[in-house]
Amino acid sequence: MSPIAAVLSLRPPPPALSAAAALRSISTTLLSIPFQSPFAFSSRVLLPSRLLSRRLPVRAYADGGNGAADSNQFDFDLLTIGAGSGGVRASRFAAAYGAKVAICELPFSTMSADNAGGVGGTCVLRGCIPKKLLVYASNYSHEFEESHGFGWTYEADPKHDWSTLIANKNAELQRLTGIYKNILQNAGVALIEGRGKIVDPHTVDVDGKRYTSRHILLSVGGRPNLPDIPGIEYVIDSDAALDLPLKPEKIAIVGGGYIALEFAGIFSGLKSEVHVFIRQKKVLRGFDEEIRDFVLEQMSLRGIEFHVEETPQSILKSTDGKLSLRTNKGTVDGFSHIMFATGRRPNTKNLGLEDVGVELAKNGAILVDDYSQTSVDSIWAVGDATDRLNLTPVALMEGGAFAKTVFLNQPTKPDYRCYMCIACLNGRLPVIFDNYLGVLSMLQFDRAVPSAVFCQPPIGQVGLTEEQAIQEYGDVDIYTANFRPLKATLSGLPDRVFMKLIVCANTNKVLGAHMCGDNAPEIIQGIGIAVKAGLTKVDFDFTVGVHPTSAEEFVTMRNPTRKIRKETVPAVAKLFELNLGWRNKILPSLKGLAVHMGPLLNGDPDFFYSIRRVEEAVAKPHLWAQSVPFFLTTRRLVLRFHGCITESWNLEGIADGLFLPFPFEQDSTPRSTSRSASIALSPNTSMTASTKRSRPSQRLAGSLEAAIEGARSEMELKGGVLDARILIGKKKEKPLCRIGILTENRQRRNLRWQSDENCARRLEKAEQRRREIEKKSRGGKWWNRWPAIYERGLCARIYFDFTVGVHPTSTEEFVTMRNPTRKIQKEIVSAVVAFFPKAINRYGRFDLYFFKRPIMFLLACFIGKERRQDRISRISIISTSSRSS
Ligand SMILES: NC(=O)C1=CN([C@@H]2O[C@H](COP(=O)(O)OP(=O)(O)OC[C@H]3O[C@@H](n4cnc5c(N)ncnc54)[C@H](OP(=O)(O)O)[C@@H]3O)[C@@H](O)[C@H]2O)C=CC1
Ligand SMILES: N[C@@H](CCC(=O)N[C@@H](CSSC[C@H](NC(=O)CC[C@H](N)C(=O)O)C(=O)NCC(=O)O)C(=O)NCC(=O)O)C(=O)O
Repeated sequence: MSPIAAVLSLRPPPPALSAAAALRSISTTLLSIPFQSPFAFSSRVLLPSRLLSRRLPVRAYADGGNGAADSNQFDFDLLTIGAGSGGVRASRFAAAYGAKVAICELPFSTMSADNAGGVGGTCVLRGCIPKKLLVYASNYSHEFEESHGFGWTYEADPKHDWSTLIANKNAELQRLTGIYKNILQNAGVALIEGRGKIVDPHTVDVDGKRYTSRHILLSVGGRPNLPDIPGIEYVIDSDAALDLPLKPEKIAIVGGGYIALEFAGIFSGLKSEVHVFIRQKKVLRGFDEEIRDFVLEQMSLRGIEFHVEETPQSILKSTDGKLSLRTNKGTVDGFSHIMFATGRRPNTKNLGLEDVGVELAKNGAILVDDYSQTSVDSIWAVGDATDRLNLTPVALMEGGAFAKTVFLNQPTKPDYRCYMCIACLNGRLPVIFDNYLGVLSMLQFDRAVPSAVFCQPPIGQVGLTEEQAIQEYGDVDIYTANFRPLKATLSGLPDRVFMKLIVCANTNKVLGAHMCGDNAPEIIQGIGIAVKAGLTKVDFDFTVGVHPTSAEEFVTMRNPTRKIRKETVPAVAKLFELNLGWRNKILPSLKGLAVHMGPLLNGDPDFFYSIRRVEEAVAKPHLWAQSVPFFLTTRRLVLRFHGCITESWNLEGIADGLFLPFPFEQDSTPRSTSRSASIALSPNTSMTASTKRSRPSQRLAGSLEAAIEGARSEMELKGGVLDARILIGKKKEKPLCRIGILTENRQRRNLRWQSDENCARRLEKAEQRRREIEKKSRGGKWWNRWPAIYERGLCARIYFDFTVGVHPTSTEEFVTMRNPTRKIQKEIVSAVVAFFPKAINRYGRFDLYFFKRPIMFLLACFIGKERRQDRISRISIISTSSRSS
């Protein structure tokens, strides 16, 4: 029995079965299904191709395949090299899961070197934390300026003492490294101080002493990467910039990325003269274009001079110690410091990796699979050393996922994406189960890792940029707000705030949110949860604003600044062009074809199905001659050639058990000698072509080709085709098959596979099931529209937990609170009891046990235990398919 069938067949036990036995049987059913987080998708669901590009194939992690041997033969179960964010997280979680763990780290120093590092790693000692402290320090100057408009005067200009700042910052780093040592100690992780080097797949040498371990984790981070140009020895990197003995008077910062802009803000705020040299026209490559323009303008207004399209060629030092930067456009003199923030590279040299066969990318990044395993089974890697998404919260996520995979026997992939839950569909669409015990499927969508740049003003972003959204979705609505914040009205400063929402025009889903302005990092964390959860613009609109804040703009952007549609037609046309050779052209391109369902109007969210087993069909192209995939629904169904070339739409398997097997499963022997094909591209246009006594594979393609060709001009003329209907079949004679992609309910009767009774029966059965499900989920009392309500209620916590933090912010705590401070059981019980009026009438009072397992966010077992008799009186399974929910 498939897991789905298992779920569907779970019913309250028949009366003959004792309650206890029933409970046992349920538990057995539940326990026999391996745990899988509802978010840990099967390996078929792909991570963004960018992230995957350098990865190794996914392997299985059954014990024994983990490079495991008998753990007693090793000193440790896990030896981690590098006590940064990812390493500490993985080690302490592994220890909490019962592993014997050691972590190896170099002695503390504010500057990293071959013989210096420190527990805490880049984030705590040379990155996020010291950087943010310096950002705080520098922000004051702007606030002093602002304060005049609010009535403040100062007898003398406030003075800043750099040495006090650096001394206090260093004291804090000492404190933090101490805290992290304690965290490790309290978790039972042994700290080995020294430089670790891998000797063999299970042995690490730390300064001459050898330790063996069942698993080795590399979390060695990254180092600043400087180009090899003359005079590079005179420049500083970000490590040094955080620990300068004197504040720079005039500094050149080379680079236009996160680090360059953050330090430009720091030094400018502290009143250094700052020049930023970028080799492009704009800063922050990869960010939303409008954000790139806006931040450049705002930072310029705060006194930073940008030198665009200037590539550094050499650095010269004069006799008075001053530095000059020579670029392709000329030379700028008189710098006290020149800082290069030109990226970071994985810190993987001299670790013995090549000798034991750990595969590395060209830039030295450790190649890992989706579970962070390297090419050597017992060696794993997380964090910047793998060069996936180089952010602290991502390293934490990867470290946590690694520990679960290896030491909790729960294969877990770090999860970089957002979800769109089918259950969010206003309770009116059929239920889709995934492979795991009835948990509603969550379709994984695009990137949803929020992040921030702590420049001044700061940036917060999550999801897609406008450019990416257009590329992936074609039709998008762009909402923007560019306003003068309330504070600037009295301060008189030219500060502005820019905010932007990118919305999929078809699904109404918010694909991306971007902000540049005060508090953007703190604000974007909350928006990140919404994007992760796949919320729609309607959800944003229905959220009440917090007034007066900048953040409220995210929920009050009513009219799109622009609607981008033009990409749709070429995208569809492109597919039809591909169509001209069904077998050779369309089949490969169908890999990513998606069908878009649901009304487009009135803000209803809708969703996408993939064409199931497309790959199977591609492997057997002859079946395709007469097989166009179809989807059945009572609802308007719109075939949409969305992102047909992107693999992100490959959601194979999602529709398991609900929709019919697709026609290509059928026998393809031609039994009929004539075919007709018609294609309708709008309600009024339908083109038909027929062929007689022909081999279907070629002729049908020819017919369609003609039909499509004729209809395409119409489609293009319409300038934004939404629907495409395809009917292939024979009209008068008994058709071999009639396959439809339908747009109207009333046409459903056409959808029959008349030559195959089996298929018709299955069709009927599925229809029936679908009708039942729909009946349940429609109308009636509001709680019978379970999906929306259930989903939003119960899954909300999951969305919080699975949203990546924006680090370091205060609001990241909202998504990293793991254990409840207190649980108020009474209230839960009374809320749940409300669902059991019959039990209350009958027993008066009863105890209620609520089993809520991670595997069953939506499947809970309630047991009413009659108090007096101590007898279990009712077992209810509250599942997504049950009305009693
Ligand atoms: N707030 C946060 O979350 C922070 C995150 N980080 C992480 O650390 C990583 C490293 O940051 P960063 O060092 O800023 O790297 P980035 O990759 O973000 O930026 C590097 C910049 O240097 C430029 N550059 C690269 N090589 C040269 C060269 N030879 N000459 C001139 N310019 C050059 C790049 O230009 P071009 O665009 O033309 O390639 C780019 O503007 C980031 O990717 C980020 O993941 C770092 C700091 C803060
Ligand atoms: N809270 C989040 C983030 C914590 C985090 O990112 N920690 C980083 C370093 S943050 S650096 C040190 C960290 N500070 C913070 O977490 C400060 C972030 C806060 N949200 C803010 O902005 O104020 C801290 O421990 N402060 C204690 C103190 O000050 O007493 C890390 O390396 N973690 C490894 C691990 O957790 O295993 C989480 O649990 O996921």
